[in-house]
Amino acid sequence: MTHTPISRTLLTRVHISHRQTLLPLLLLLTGMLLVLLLFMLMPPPLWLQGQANYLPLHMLLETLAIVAAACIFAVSWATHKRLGTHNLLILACGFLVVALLDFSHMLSYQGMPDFVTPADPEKAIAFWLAARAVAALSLLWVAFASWQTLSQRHWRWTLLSLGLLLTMAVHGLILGLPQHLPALFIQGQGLTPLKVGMEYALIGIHILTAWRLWQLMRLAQKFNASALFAASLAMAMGGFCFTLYASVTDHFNLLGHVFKVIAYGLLFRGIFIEGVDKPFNELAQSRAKLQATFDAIPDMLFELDQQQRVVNFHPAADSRLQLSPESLLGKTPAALLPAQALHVSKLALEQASKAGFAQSPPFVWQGEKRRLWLQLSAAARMINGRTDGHVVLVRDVTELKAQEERIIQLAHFDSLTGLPNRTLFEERVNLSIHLAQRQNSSLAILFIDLDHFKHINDTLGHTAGDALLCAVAERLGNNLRDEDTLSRQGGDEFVLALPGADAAGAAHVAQRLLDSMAQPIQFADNTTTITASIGIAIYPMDGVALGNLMQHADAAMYQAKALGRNEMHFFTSNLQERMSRSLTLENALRGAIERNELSLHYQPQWLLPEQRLVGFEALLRWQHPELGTISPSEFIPIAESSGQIIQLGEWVIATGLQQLASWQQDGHSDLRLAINISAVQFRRMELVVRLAAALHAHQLQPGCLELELTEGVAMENPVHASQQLKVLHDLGVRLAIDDFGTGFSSLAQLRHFPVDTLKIDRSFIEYVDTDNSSLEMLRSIIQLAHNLSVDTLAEGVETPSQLKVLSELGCGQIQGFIWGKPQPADACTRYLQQMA
Ligand SMILES: Nc1nc2c(ncn2[C@@H]2O[C@H](COP(=O)(O)O[C@H]3[C@@H](O)[C@H](n4cnc5c(=O)[nH]c(N)nc54)O[C@@H]3COP(=O)(O)O)[C@@H](O)[C@H]2O)c(=O)[nH]1
Repeated sequence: MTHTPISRTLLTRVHISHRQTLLPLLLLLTGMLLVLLLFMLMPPPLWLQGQANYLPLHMLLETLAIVAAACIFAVSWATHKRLGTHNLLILACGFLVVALLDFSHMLSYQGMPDFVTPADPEKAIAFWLAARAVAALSLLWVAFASWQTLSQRHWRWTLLSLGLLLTMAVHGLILGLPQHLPALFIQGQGLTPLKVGMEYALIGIHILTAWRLWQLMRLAQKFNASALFAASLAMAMGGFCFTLYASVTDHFNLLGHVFKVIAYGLLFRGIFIEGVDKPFNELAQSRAKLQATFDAIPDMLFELDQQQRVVNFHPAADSRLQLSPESLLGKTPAALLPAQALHVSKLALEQASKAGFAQSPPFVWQGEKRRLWLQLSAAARMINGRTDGHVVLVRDVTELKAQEERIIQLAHFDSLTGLPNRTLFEERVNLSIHLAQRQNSSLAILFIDLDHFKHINDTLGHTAGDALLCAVAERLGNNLRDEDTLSRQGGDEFVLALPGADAAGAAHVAQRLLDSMAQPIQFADNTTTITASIGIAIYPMDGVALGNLMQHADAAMYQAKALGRNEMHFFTSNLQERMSRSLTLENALRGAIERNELSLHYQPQWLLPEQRLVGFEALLRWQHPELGTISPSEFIPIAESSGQIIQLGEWVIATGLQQLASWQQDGHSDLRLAINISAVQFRRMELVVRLAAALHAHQLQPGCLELELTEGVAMENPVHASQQLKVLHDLGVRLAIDDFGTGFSSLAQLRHFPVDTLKIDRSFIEYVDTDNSSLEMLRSIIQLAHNLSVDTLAEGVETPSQLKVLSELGCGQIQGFIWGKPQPADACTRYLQQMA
């Protein structure tokens, strides 16, 4: 729409919410003003002068005005309650009076038949002025009064009665007492000054009303202020026309009537838009919104009436439960739902009626093709505090239910084997312990660990390893009763609970399991024989709490492993003692460095052919004030499992290198030091950095340090080991494989490690002079080392005959009591001084 400069300026002065409606009204008012000016400036066209047919035209215009006024009454009366304002009531009653007075005005018009008294302009003008006054005052009222909420209901009837009484009084006065009315029109002369003055007064009221409405339009309003504003101005213009006419049939009179019709039309339109059109539009919009909301809800929606009959149904687009509205409308839940679901729905509807909203638990619906889980959400539709019906959402929760079951499965069962996991196992066994306690019976816990399972994983891969675990789980399960609980705790560890089993029963089951495991087992296109080690603890003898029993069964399992694997072992008091000793040592070891309880002993290492000392092996010693001397064979594994080995290992490196530096400074510059590195230390990436820093701190060549790693350390994770060994080799330190021959070294793999020395385990040396197979083994190892260009060092050499054999086999170095036991540093220093 194009804006003229004036309208643009005017529009900027009103609140944005009025601009759109105000603009066409301003244009209309401008048009009306132009027509009025035109009428005033130009002589009337011939067809308008002294119209012979003015009466029907007047009747037509008045009828239109009366209809518009009646419509204003009807719409305002009907909507004032909903819009909540008494101003509409004033307008309604005011325009009812206006309609009635205008009707009498029309009947009194010159040329009309008698209406109680003969028709004449004076009478018509009196009704006319009365109607105009009521219209002007009604509008003035609503412009100045606040559009507040109605409080008293009886007001509407009081106001209506007052309006009708006023109408009757005006009629009584005009029709019954005309002689008391002042002259308003003089035939042949035109309007009296009183009539013109009254018209001007009415015009003043309209302009005041319009001014007030204009002020109100600076803010957003609850009513259509622009329509009221335009109607007031149109009425003012109409009123002006009635100050100008000389004859009741002249063109100003006609224009005044037309403007009056326009003014009423504008008023009606404004009230209609606000009271009917706008709410209908809003209703249509909210319906569309509601429909869109329904379409977006993935649930079926039912509307039930008071008798719980389906009166409306909205299907869910993507539901697997497709129902046709025809099959549902008019039916009650009783006719639609199976018995169990009916009960659930009844409870939900009852609850919703009481609390406003309710949700049912999921229930099963047997559809034509499949079984579904459904859930109801019901809300009560309340009218005047009474339940008028319900809205029920039916949600297909089949997927959710399946997920819930999957979560329960995952939370309680091992995902690989499907066996109960630790959580479920604990739940069940705690219950069994409780029962055993009440029934004074026993219960056995079996800790089952597969022997050398890691080897399968390393050689055949993890997928094959997983398949084997599943096959083992199945085989173990096949040998158990229903009441037994077999669980997988992780890795290759299984724990079995045998409710009611005593030691004999547990041993019987354990043996059956070991026997069954001895049979070749098929998994992922492989067949193998795998053994297991089983540790057994019995309730209440070995513990009354599950944690205790598990710990003891675990300890017993380790004992079974130590006995050579493929064994069962019961928890014993001896094991108990070892566990408690281990705990004591773990605690005592904390702070041992700070309390100066640790020291290093050094054992000489010799070049065999030259019988020359090449260096020492640093061996850790622990002297506890109360526990006495504790062997590293005992405390090193404890330090490893508790993590304390890191701190101890660093102390050994620092102390050992400091001692070596001191000896080298004393003139033994070629002297070497061997240090044992545990698996835990070896795995840490910082090892290299720490070593480099320690060597640098004591200004030692890396080549004078030899790290002793056991076979197991190197083979645990060959890929990582090979990387770490390469980094250490690049640093320049020497690398030795300790206890060689006791582990499961893949010789092929060993070839790829940058190893300098193979330290042959003492067990091969011990009987080398008496046992032929030991001799052959030793020969092969030395031969292999020669082939790989790796040095050999035999440890634990105690006798001259052992020395002789080693010498004949070409062993490079020896270490053993024969040529020197581990000694404290000062003893070694004295020895070195004597040698020099
Ligand atoms: N990670 C670390 N491990 C260490 C450290 N210090 C020692 N250890 C390891 O503890 C195990 C036991 O050591 P230990 O009791 O010191 O025994 C050593 C020697 O005393 C013993 N030995 C040496 N010669 C003979 C002999 O002729 N006969 C005989 N019966 N025993 C002898 O052998 C042990 C040395 O073994 P090894 O290290 O394999 O060369 C032992 O495994 C140590 O490694 C440490 O600081 N860190």
